[in-house]
Amino acid sequence: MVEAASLEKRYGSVHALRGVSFRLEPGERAVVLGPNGSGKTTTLEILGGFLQPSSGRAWVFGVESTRLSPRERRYMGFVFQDKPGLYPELSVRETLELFGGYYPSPIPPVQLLEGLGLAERQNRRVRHLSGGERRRLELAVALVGRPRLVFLDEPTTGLDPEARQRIWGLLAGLAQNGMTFILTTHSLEEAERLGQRVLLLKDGELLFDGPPQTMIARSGLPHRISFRKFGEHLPPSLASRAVADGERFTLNSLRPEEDLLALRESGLDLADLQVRSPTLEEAYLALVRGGVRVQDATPAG
Ligand SMILES: Nc1ncnc2c1ncn2[C@@H]1O[C@H](COP(=O)(O)OP(=O)(O)OP(=O)(O)O)[C@@H](O)[C@H]1O
Repeated sequence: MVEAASLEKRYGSVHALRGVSFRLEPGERAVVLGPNGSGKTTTLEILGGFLQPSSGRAWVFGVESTRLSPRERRYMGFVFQDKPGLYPELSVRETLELFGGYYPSPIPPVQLLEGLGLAERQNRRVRHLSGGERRRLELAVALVGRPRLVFLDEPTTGLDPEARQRIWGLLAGLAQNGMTFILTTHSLEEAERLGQRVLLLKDGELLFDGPPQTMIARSGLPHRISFRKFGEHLPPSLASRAVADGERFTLNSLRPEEDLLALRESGLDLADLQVRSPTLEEAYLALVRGGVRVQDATPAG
């Protein structure tokens, strides 16, 4: 569906992408994460055919992305920060009717507007919409033609929590019907909710490519096991790592299954056992600060 092979992008002295390679299969949901300026938008713009790479190649539907025909582009949807392309004098509904009219079987405007919480704004002119309402309409325009592949650059930035939840539900529903998407975000919650696959960029390099759970495991951060214990001593393998606070003990564990088994087999009288796993946000920070390259999937090409 999408393939990036050794993408490099230089803007004068700025080296924005350094050998980025990955491929997306049909139906995959990928989330691109990374600090400001790490190359997320540049990657999407090259894949979408809006920007020429300095070297390397990008394909969509097996065609070089800068050579996609208008017919092939009909199966793609885009939301980019600085390419809104809405007509200020049209109403919300007219906008969707106009854009939907270019496609053979568009999603009915009413359905999209309800899905995005814009039904009450359908007669309002685009120029009178708030920033968040405009953003939702841009998303509706990107989706109205039932695209097979959607590129979304920070689609929920600046949206209220309810609007974000609606969009997550809408995108998850469309993905279940086979739509592939790749989106950028700074929200780790969004990445957890939507991404089967995380592509983590830093300084233009792909630091990690794989499922969110694998990213957490690869971060090397420990799980935290805590419990209260009455009488008896902890087995030596655990006692050396456990920190006591009265009756409560806390154990940092890189192999929680093994440690939980050891606790069970110790036959100790335990209460209030809790296991806290590292979050995706903690893993993100550890990987971005550490900068270790821990690619999971096989690079394309
Ligand atoms: N047209 C341009 N001319 C010069 N430098 C550019 C241009 N566009 C992007 N850059 C630089 O390339 C690097 C990558 O930018 P890009 O917009 O891809 O980052 P990003 O990860 O999307 O950032 P953010 O999270 O802030 O949106 C940055 O250092 C940016 O300043």
